[in-house]
Amino acid sequence: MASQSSPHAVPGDSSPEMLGGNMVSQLFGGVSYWSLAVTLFILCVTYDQAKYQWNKWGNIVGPAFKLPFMGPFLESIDPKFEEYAAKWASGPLSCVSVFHKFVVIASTRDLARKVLNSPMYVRPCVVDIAKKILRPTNWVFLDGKAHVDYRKGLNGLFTRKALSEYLPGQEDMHKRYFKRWIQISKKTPNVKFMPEFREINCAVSCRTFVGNYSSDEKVKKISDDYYKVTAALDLVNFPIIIPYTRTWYGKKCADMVLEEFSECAQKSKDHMAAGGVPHCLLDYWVKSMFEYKAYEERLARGETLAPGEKAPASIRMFTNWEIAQTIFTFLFASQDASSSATTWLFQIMADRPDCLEKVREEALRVRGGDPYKPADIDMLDQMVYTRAVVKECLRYRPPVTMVPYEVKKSFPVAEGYIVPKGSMIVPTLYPALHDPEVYVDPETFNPDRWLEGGEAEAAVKNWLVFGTGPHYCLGQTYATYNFMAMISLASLMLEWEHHVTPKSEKIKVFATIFPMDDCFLTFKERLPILD
Ligand code: HEM
Repeated sequence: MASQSSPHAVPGDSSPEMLGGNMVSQLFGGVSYWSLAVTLFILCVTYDQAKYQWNKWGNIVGPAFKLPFMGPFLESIDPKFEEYAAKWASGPLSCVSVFHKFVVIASTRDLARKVLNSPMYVRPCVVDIAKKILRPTNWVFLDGKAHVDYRKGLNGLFTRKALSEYLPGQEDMHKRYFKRWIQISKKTPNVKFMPEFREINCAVSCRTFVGNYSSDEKVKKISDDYYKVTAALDLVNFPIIIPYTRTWYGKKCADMVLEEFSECAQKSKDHMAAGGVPHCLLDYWVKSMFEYKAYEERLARGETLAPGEKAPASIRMFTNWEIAQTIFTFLFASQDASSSATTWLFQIMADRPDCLEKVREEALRVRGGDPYKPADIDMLDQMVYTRAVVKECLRYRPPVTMVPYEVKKSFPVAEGYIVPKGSMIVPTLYPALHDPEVYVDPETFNPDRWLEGGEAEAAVKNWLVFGTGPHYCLGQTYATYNFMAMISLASLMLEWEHHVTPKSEKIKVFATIFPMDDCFLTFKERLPILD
């Protein structure tokens, strides 16, 4: 029982503990605990610094030394656009190290494309809290073949036919919020509209994704509360969720939304099982599940396909909970980016009445002169100028400036530099979209560059607004049509003015990018908005 006797060890005792104790006292004889602690600290700082130097060895720029342990952590709590821009300009590959995380930033178009197209080496990097909010089993955390297969089953939700079915619901929501904006401006002119743009996007998404299965009150609640999810998504969070903190509120909101979407999934299954017509994304998804199930049953009965008949896309039955998680990822992926784009779109249109007038003229023309004609997808396709305005807005102020990825295997990303396994690598999208060698006068908003004879449409490699590679944005066509439908209808029904401040053109980073002053606007009715 040597281990029990060690506290009572006496001189001359030759137990291993006593021998060890003697050695320690011989080694550190006369050395205080204080100086031991200092030595240990210096060793840790040296290790941290040496590791940073080792990771950045090669063709990459970065601070000569790392601030011990935390690196530029404080800057990452309150990120500034100008600091990001300076980093992008510092070199094609640059780096920082925050706590134990080594972060590589890939700033050129070609490097960004290379990262996004290298699923062998990288996978999307998610902050820990995103896993808690979206749930670890969520499809967006799948990698490789499992991700590709799951995603294939979702493609049918964004076909042209499906998107055209979603349009009436979107227009309904647009009109509701336009009326609300007029009321807000009547009460108080020049208010910050950024929160309103967040709300309309949440409401439009809910209507598109789950249709009328969610009540107006519930949609309003989700729209009101959703900012709590965004606010919870700091890059670095405390590892556990503490009650009444931002992460706790964010998780609570997510729980509420997931529960609601789960109930919507059951309602949709009941509706489609009763032979109902699909009217939202959820219905389309459930319909494809039922179609495939019916096909399997036919095969099981020994039937074969009739000549010329196509087998339906292979898709299994998903549980309500799985459906809810997936629909929530659509809301999650779209909310911040769409709110950013909407804010800039309304601000820029107010600042550029010449462009707004052309959008308005086109809106009326494609509706055959009747401003109350609901927009369908063919009309949207004829809106060449409005599309140019939307694309230019997304180029000029790309909502997603960078996409963090995690390096799962040492990655020879460029001549002379290998990104170490376990690092974070961040392809940036903004520089490619502001490349002066591709876009004439890139810091100017100019929709004409997207029209015939312009330089922008041909520069497909630079069009990184929605990413590229296996994780490119699933909702990009839907998002573009939605912005076109919204601004086109707004041009007909509304007049609006922008109260320009010195911060209007400055960029604030809040997950995506927004005007620093949150966009002061005043809306007025142009035509009565009918239900
Ligand atoms: C202005 C609006 C939007 C922008 C700028 C945008 C941008 C992006 C970007 C940059 C990515 C990452 C791509 C990559 O890693 O290569 C992404 C992914 C994604 N987006 Fe969007 N997005 C927008 C709207 C939407 C909407 C409306 C939806 C849903 C309907 C959506 C659904 C998704 C999904 C599901 C992913 C992850 C795809 C995957 O991992 O396979 N996005 N988006």
